[in-house]
Amino acid sequence: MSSILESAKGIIKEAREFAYLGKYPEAIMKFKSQIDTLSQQLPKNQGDQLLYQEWSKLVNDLKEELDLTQILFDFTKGNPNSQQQPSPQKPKVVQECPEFHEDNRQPRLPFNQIPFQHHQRENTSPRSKANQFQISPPKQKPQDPDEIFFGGLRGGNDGKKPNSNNNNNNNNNGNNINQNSSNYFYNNNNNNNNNNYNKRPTNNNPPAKDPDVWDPPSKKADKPKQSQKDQKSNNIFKAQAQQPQQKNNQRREYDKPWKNNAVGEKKPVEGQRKTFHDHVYPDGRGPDSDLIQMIEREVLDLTPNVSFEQIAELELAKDTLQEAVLLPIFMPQIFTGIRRPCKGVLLFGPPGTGKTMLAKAVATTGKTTFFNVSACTLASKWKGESEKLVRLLFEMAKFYAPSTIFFDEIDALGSKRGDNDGDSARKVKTQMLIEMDGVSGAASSGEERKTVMCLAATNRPWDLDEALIRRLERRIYIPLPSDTGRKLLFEINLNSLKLSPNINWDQLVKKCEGYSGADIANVCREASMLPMRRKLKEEGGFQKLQQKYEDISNVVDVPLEQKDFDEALKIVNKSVSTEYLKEYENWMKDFGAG
Ligand SMILES: Nc1ncnc2c1ncn2[C@@H]1O[C@H](COP(=O)(O)OP(=O)(O)OP(=O)(O)O)[C@@H](O)[C@H]1O
Repeated sequence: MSSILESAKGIIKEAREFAYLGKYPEAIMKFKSQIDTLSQQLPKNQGDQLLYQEWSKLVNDLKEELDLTQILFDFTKGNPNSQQQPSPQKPKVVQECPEFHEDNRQPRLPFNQIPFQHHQRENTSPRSKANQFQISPPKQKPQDPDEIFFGGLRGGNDGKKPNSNNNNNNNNNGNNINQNSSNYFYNNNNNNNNNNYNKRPTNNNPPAKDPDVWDPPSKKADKPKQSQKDQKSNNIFKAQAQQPQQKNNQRREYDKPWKNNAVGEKKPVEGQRKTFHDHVYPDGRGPDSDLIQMIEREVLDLTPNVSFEQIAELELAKDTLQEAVLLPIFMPQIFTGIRRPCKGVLLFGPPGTGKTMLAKAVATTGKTTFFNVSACTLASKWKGESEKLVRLLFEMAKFYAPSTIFFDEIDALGSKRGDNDGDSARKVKTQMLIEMDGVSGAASSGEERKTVMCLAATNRPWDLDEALIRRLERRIYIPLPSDTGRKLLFEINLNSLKLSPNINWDQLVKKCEGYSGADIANVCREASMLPMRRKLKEEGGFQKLQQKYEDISNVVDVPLEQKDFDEALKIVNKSVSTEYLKEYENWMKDFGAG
């Protein structure tokens, strides 16, 4: 039976070739004869299920193809009234006879009838694949290059892009029945949902245009297409050409208050002292502007506001500082020659004993400009520029003289020089030594006096470089407070608080032995909070107290009692280790110069 099927397929192929060549009557005849032959054979072969199915499918397909061929035949005869519609079902022509696709068919049409087809091939470039996942924003109509393209070149379809159906079908030209009837057989990938089957051309209506078949290029399209970028730049040039001097003529002149603080625009206010930056860079900007501004911002302390009275005890240190620092500032004419002021003063001792306070008190009393330099700031923040920073610092101090430069924790900057020192650290130390010599040199020469006093503080004097120690000519030990000093510290710290008369101060001072000034300040701070906390607890919390009293500040401001200090002493311990105290005393014996 399969041989019958094979010979049938051969005849069907011939029928299809006739149809393809437009010989519809021959094709119809062949189709009909094969349908008859196969239909007669069909009932005898029901035993073989597979063969039967293939057989009956072929018969059905042939009937469909016969119908379609009949329609085309009617159509070419000019019989538009034929009621028979082509089945939207996909013809099996190409699937079963792929050789029909081999494109040796085109020359069989007259050349001027060959449609110029825009075959949009699947773009397999990586870029286009990536673009598939991008959602592009809606484009404005005139800027859409595709629309220009379609509108200019395609002519048909009103310059619009083909509808989405066509796009989905990969712009396959087979969606429409073309006037060239044989093209019907090109519709091998035809979509089942294609409505264009209904748009068969009639004598009255113009034939429907295939959006994928281009019309001949219009004149507009002949022009070389200008890219959007070129258009844009052309517009800019045009605009500039039309208004050549507008920008220069219409310089916007108005107040720019936000620029007042900016470097380069700052104008010195009348009566106000010129800054160092303005002095060195009158034009507003220079190579070291950033460093100078950093010093002005972070190092320059214009309001130290500490008086010697606020500092408990330390009378020896106060006297030394007054003599070594303040007197030369107030009476510079006397301190010349052998009486020249010292190059610098070192304050050393345990932490929290008032060294910084002393330096600030000197600056406040002497009305000098105070530079509070943290060695760490110099060493770490401006890596590679530290030595320049040191130079600028001293230049600034001279400019603002009389000045006090206070180097806190100087051991971090001026430790003993050794083989392990980095290049930068060595340069900084050297620069410091040079500058310290420079300030005292200025004072001893006949030129205009620029009193710049260097004060330094450290908890580890034994780590300091000897050359630096030599330049810090006065070295003052700032010890832990004595009994008297601790009592004074309590008085200074508590002078604004209400105190119970029952406090045993002597006992308290004894209990605080070994405490530094900073530790005692902490004890007082803690003790001052305890009666307030107690009161708030008694009254049931802050909110209840607020509801009960109009002004609660008087209610919670309860006098401090002995038990508050006892409690505070349990919380705050001393911060200075006694083992170091001996070392300070030893170093004082060896290097002290108070
Ligand atoms: N002699 C003092 N008189 C008054 N207050 C003091 C005294 N000593 C320390 N204090 C208190 O301790 C705090 C810290 O003092 P200061 O910063 O001067 O100590 P320091 O010796 O410089 O400490 P460090 O060595 O850690 O820098 C001060 O704010 C002050 O409350």
